[in-house]
Amino acid sequence: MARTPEETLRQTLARVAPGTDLRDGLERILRGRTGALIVLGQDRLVESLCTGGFDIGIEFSPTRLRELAKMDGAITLDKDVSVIHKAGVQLVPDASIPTSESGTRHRTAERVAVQTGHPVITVSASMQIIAIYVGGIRHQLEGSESILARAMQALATLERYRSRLDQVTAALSTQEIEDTTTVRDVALVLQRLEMVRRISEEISQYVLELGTDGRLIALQLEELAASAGPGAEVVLRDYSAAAQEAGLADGPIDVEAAAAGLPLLSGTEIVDLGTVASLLGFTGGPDALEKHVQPRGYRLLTRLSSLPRAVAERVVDQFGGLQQLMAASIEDLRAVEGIGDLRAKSVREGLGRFAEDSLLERYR
Ligand SMILES: Nc1ncnc2c1ncn2[C@@H]1O[C@H](COP(=O)(O)OP(=O)(O)OP(=O)(O)O)[C@@H](O)[C@H]1O
Repeated sequence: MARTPEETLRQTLARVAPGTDLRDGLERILRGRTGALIVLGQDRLVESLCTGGFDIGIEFSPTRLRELAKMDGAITLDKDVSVIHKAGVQLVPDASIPTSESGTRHRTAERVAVQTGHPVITVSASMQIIAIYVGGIRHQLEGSESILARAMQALATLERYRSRLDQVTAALSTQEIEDTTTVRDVALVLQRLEMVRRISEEISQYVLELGTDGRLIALQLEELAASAGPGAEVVLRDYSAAAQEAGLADGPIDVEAAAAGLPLLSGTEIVDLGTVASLLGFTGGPDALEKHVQPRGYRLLTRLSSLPRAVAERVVDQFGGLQQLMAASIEDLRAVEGIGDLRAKSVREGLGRFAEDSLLERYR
């Protein structure tokens, strides 16, 4: 499957992360103050852009890369960085491809990356910079210290976002059980879930770039992300028919489309609860946020870990809404396919616990 330039860049960042052989080779070139132009990919198209130079065909090693970079011209590797194919080649990409770079090494790198779709790495002799070109993207590698500083800052932000998410999620559970939920409460949880997702994604990018220097950050990210609970899709499913029930839409929303739309909201859109609520079909501006809505019960049921997803769905279908579900007896629950005595009891007890927790939350 064709990758997007962003995906290819992520993969390339992993290949050049500290601790990898390729990074070791690049650092050696940087210290040697020579410079390099390296294509990560070998196919017919790359071949057709190469003139002169030497066919090498040896296993990749950092010291070999450094030695070959002393020659004028470019080096081609296979995409997995296991073989050095050519060295000292002159690359002649299509000159009509626009480039914003100035020196010939960097102009060539940008054009070859666009023309071939392969990542191209440059080590600038004059500026002492390593850059990656993928498609039309240029990414400059930074030292681990500055990335680490930003990653630590992002982790602190994630911690704050997480505790706010936990607050609004607990508040939503209480409101759902007491049947006092408004669109605002739901939009707030969706907003916070998305903010946590965005900052977690930013941190995983740093982890990727940091390679072996990012192990501690990775552990902290894992810890903070692991207990985040179900994602936005479950919340959207819970309220997929809410706008229809409020007489604002002809049918339920498309949950998948709404879940895909949430990450697409811009930084300013995501802070506006009205825009988030429009994903649920509530497009009436500030007034729409105060509308009373009722969940179907998916989210609370997914917190009962013993219940398989398919059974949870049947329970929701059977009762139609959380309020009816909360009122269901063990016998009512047993009537659902896949629910025997034990499960009926554990669902009943689980729901009872939620009700108690919600009371505690209210009077805390
Ligand atoms: N088309 C090309 N194919 C292969 N190698 C090239 C090509 N263009 C430039 N180079 C390599 O880059 C070297 C530096 O070229 P130049 O100084 O013009 O580029 P630059 O972008 O200013 O690079 P730097 O930032 O390293 O100074 C050349 O000596 C050559 O080894």
